[in-house]
Amino acid sequence: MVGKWRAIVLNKMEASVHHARYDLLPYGWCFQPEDALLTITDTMSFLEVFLLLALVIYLNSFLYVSRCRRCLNVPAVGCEGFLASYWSAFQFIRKANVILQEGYQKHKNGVFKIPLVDRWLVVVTGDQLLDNLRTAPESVLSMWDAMLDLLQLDHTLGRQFRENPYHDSIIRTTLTRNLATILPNIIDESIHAFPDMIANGKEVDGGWISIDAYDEFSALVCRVLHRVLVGSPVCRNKSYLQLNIQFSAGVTTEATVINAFPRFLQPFIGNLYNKVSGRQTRVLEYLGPEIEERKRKVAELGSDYEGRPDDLISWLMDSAPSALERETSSIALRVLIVNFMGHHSTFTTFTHAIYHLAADPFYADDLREELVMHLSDPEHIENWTEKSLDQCWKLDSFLKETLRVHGIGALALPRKSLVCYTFPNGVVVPPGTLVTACSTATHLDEEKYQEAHRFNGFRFEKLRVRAKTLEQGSKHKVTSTSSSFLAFGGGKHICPGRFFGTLLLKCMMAHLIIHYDIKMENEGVRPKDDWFGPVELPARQGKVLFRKRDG
Ligand code: HEM
Repeated sequence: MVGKWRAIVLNKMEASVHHARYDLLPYGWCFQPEDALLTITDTMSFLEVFLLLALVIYLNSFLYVSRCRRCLNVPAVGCEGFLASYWSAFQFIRKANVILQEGYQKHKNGVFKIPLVDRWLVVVTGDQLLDNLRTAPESVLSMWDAMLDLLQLDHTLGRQFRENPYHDSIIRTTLTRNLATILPNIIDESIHAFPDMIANGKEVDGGWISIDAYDEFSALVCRVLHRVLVGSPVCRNKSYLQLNIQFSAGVTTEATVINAFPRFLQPFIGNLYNKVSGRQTRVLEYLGPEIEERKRKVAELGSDYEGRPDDLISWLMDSAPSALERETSSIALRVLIVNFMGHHSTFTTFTHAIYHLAADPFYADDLREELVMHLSDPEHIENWTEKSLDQCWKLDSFLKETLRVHGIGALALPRKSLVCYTFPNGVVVPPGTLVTACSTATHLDEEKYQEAHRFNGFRFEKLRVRAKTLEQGSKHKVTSTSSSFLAFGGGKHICPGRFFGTLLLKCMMAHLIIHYDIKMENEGVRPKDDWFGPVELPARQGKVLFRKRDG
């Protein structure tokens, strides 16, 4: 068994090390992988081979950072030295946000770089450079290539996802155009899901129920989201929801593991570690029968048979561009992928927003008043239309302020240069460089926002009221982006799900505000966010108390 593994490892290593040799050549190293491999195959155990691999990783990484340093004539934040840059890379894992804020302040309207384990991360700041990042064509600064590196797309989500991202246009067009049609489903699912979530809580004094916010909100948002993706009853199946929740976390973890290896080993580790087909099999257990049944009905009755659900499964079936994509397993995997794009960002935004609402109950009264005004009798869901929710400027502002202060991380607009790219300030990045903007530092820039570090839930509502025209005011809507608001990215790849995501968030928040009183277990205190490298998460230990309101 060990021998077989060793053979597999070494075979794959051989091909990869060939590439590495060319990386090493400029440094005058003479490295003959074939000879070395012949020797180690005969004498080493699997553990020893693994240790050797680890050594190769380190050697390669050192050389890589060193090589990149020579290429980039950009000021560094953190150490540039051969070994010290590793210390800075480690620091970036611990306090990325602080390092990025420092870089932003020092190099405003400019460019700086930060050492990562195996490369430099180039960060651009200022409106003009940001516009370049947003508008550069995919063939120059590529979002897909950046994601391919950062998320190891081919090994975590499957090649199909990257080669044919047709779900993007479904979200951008069909889903967004159908918001009015799917709104009743979102409301209906919220009505059922909230009491189920509260039932999982623990009763405390005065009729209050304590909820483990992070896990419960994750499941809640996943359920409401999947009502629109796959319909009910599947969206209420707890193990199906768990599979989707774990999928998002799994992809990120696996990408991190693969990225811990040097570039030349990643294809090999990725293949060894590939979990796409396992996931496809598991999601098929839940979605397979439903998709097959719909296929049967379409074949029998035509694609607009009565009662055909208006959800992602139907849209995927109608738009799948090839026989392979029309296969039941491909459609099921695609649902999992859209869940990956939509669930995490929507649920973390919801949790951040609820933590603010629960820590400062002053907001709930104002928001409730607004909801009552625009939804007339909010108890009647037929009053809830996209238009009436659109008139709730305070709610819209509350969500935008949540995304401004918290967002989904410190970085935005990750792109990889495919050619030698020159920014207008003369900075040149060689092909293969990872370039990004910093979203948190931009959002907390005092020159862009007054009292930028303070959460002011109605900040954007006030700006809208003060605007001279409705059109000018609409620039402050949560879905409007600019170089000062990067929560949804920008340019060609701007989040296509933002209209749907924010509608879903508004419905859930409105339902909660109308039907429940809410506070933090530790009254008046909003739990601190957790940071993992540049990723920002709402506190995972937060407990929120709910109490059903009368009437
Ligand atoms: C509050 C909720 C959400 C936030 C904060 C958010 C944020 C983002 C961000 C920052 C990007 C990257 C844009 C870029 O690089 O320029 C993105 C892309 C994307 N988002 Fe969202 N998103 C949210 C909800 C959703 C939902 C609900 C869906 C779908 C159901 C979705 C689907 C996508 C897709 C498919 C992309 C990739 C776009 C492309 O390939 O061009 N998002 N999102």
